[in-house]
Amino acid sequence: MIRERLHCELLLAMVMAMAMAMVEKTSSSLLLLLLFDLFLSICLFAKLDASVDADNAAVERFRSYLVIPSVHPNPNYAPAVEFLLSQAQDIGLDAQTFEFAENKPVLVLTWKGKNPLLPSVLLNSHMDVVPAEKEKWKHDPFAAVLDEKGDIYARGSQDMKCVGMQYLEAVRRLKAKGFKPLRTLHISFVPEEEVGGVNGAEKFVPSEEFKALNVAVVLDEGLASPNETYRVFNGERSPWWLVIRATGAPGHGSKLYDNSALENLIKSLDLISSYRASQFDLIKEGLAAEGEVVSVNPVFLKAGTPTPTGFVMNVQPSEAEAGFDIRLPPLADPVAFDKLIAEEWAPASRNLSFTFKQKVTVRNKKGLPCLTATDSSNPWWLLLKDSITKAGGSIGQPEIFLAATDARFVRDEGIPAFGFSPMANTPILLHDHNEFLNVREYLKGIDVYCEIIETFSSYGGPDDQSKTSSHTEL
Ligand SMILES: CSCC[C@H](NC(C)=O)C(=O)O
Ligand SMILES: [Zn+2]
Ligand SMILES: [Zn+2]
Repeated sequence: MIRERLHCELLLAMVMAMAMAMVEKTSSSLLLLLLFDLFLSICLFAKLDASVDADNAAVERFRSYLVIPSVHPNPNYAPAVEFLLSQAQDIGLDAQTFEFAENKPVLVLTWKGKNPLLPSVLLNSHMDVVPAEKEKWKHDPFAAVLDEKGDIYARGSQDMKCVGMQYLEAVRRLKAKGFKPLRTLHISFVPEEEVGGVNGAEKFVPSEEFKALNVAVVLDEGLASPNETYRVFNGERSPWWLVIRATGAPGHGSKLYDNSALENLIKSLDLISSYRASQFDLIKEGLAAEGEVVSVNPVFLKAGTPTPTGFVMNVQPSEAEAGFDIRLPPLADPVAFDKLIAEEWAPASRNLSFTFKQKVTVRNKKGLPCLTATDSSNPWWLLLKDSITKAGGSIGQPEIFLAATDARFVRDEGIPAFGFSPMANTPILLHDHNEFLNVREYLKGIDVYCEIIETFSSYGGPDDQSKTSSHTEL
């Protein structure tokens, strides 16, 4: 469409030049001037035409990645890796594939810097996506439909195949313009982030293979922003997935007696509910940001004596269970929280027991909370802010990510890491139905990464200190 408009404008310019020359009986020098002007316009339009072609090609490559169904519960990573390897070959990047668990490949692409001894820059993304309920979507979640508004609908369009491809497109563009990095740049594509990274980043980051990359700073996923300002994250909350189990004597449905399994579990639900409200109030009253409070949400309830058509209505069950997704901010005290669970939410004195399906505590080796510094002590933060601004973007105050990302494993190792996905003017639709990203935002994000990569990989600063001084230990 842009190309057609350009052609119309070009035609119009030619007609106007000829008409002016004829009507005003222009002298030959003026006519020459007009012809020169016309020549310049043609050059400009040809250049614009070429950039429109390049943008279209970039969008098509993004869509090709999106249609690869690397989806849980059993993602097949081979087609995604094959596609990314073909991209690497096309761009001219070195590639290594590691397997820390069977059929869970980690792909690392490398653009060697002029000084490979300097610690490197690592851009990470995960290849896996969460499942999608196809029938509840406007378009097939694995067809990457591009609609008339320029929105691309696909699972992974925001989370986070966009980012992985934007890294590659930015490198493609920088290589084409002859840029040569000073520091080495690595781009990793990891599996299994959506299920906790146990067979992905959790094994990769502490490995010898990772150490050999000599990483100074990492970029990983962030979130879309519904307004003009990009969001950036320098820490994240720790997921604790708690299951409380209640037992008690069964009894007739008509009888009032103490300590039934459900009565005890409901008491816990009441306490947890009040705690939840107190945390939510802090957000509602503007006293804390979402990432700074403890969130606790019930995610399942299991009780009752089943029948083929429902539940027995006159038996009080002898067991019941409830599951909670709890997220602890970096400054919360995990020991105090353990105590709260053991003594108030699930005490043995009320015939309750508890287990964790997931219990991550984002702490460094000294047991202190990990936050990547966002002040002048961290050159990478300053460089990130500057390059986003230089690319014409605006960036908000650093935030704590509500959920968990692979960046936690990196921060754990004392390496600064930022969560950043350049998607402004975009509703947050990760894990939602009808996840989409507009082509304009996708392309703008490539411009942003061009600046970031150019700036980060040109930085020759005090590398020996970058790993320690830029990491806050509170
Ligand atoms: C705890 S492992 C699961 C990881 C997932 N991450 C995101 C970004 O949704 C989550 O926080 O639930
Ligand atoms: Zn993600
Ligand atoms: Zn996700």
